[in-house]
Amino acid sequence: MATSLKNLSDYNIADVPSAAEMKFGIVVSEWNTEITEALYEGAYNTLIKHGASEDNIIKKYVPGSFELTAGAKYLAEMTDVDAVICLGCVIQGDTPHFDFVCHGVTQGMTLLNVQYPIPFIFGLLTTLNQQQALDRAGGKHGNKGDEGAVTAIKMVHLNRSLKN
Ligand SMILES: Nc1c(NC[C@H](O)[C@H](O)[C@H](O)CO)[nH]c(=O)[nH]c1=O
Ligand SMILES: CC(=O)[C@@H](O)COP(=O)(O)O
Repeated sequence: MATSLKNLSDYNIADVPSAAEMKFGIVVSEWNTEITEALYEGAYNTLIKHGASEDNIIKKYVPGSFELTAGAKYLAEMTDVDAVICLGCVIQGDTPHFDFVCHGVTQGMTLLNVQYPIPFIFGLLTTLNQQQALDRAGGKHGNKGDEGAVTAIKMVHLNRSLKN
């Protein structure tokens, strides 16, 4: 279903478990920082809204979206976070570089989800222009950071429910 048919910030609050005892890493790309900071605000505010404590949210920057995989791996290896949310914005330019960056992040994060016992959340905007990105970072189509936070909470809850 296209994002234009489902707002990224619309969800049933009753379906989201409490994040009170959960710890999150959030890796933020510095490319298109106006967009990625808006994604972060959405993710952070949503985690807090669902009970996470600010002391349990670790924010780290990486130079660009291609480095999201490495940044997420560092957090998984060197901290005790329960999930890592990766936030980036790749906007198509004049060359095929867009395709390689997007595929690289997609493949890298998929591998992390297979290699590690914690969830890595794909909060990457891959847009044709800046307006599409603005529309998905708190604009008319909602905020992909909100979606990432809700996804992280649900996946940590699923992980814990299967362990116990
Ligand atoms: N063009 C965009 C980039 N490019 C940079 C790469 O992500 C990477 O940092 C570089 O190739 C060095 O490894 N990154 C974005 O996040 N968004 C873009 O639109
Ligand atoms: C995704 C990119 O790296 C892209 O924005 C770079 O632009 P260009 O393809 O014009 O070099």
